[in-house]
Amino acid sequence: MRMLLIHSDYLEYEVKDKALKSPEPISEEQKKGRLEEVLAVFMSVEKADESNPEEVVEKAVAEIKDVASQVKANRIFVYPFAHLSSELAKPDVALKVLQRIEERLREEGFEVKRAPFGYYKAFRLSCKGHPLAELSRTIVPSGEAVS
Ligand SMILES: NCC(=O)N[C@H]1[C@@H](O)[C@H](n2cnc3c(N)ncnc32)O[C@@H]1CO
Repeated sequence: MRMLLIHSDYLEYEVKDKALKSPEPISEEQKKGRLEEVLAVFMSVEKADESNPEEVVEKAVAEIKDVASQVKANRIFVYPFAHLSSELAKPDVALKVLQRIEERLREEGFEVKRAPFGYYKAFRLSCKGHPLAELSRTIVPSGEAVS
């Protein structure tokens, strides 16, 4: 899994079009979303993650918690983003991983939004620009090599 973490004044998105034949079903309300004072986490779930999705979920949650405590963010925006890797996991696996990360972050006490999966979306982001505002992390299940 590849993550790009951006500490932001806000992140807002608007769904534009389907990017998959069967994207995640969403309500009218989910077609737009915005969070202020948020740690935006753009995530590409990778093929290697398919060997142990649960381990990747726990490692991703641990990394996000670590960065959130360093930048003092208690809101997280989980953003599916298929552009951080050339070895993407299948959509059904990727969606389950991202849904589980969302669930686990809520269990850890964060306010969480997740952008819809399988769509082209317009988005606006205001990066805070401090030294820890732009970070990336790579997560692999044990036994897999980082490519
Ligand atoms: N910017 C717009 C976009 O990325 N759209 C992506 C994601 O929402 C989602 N998606 C599909 N596979 C994956 C994956 N392995 N990891 C994350 N998201 C995925 O499906 C869309 C088309 O690839």
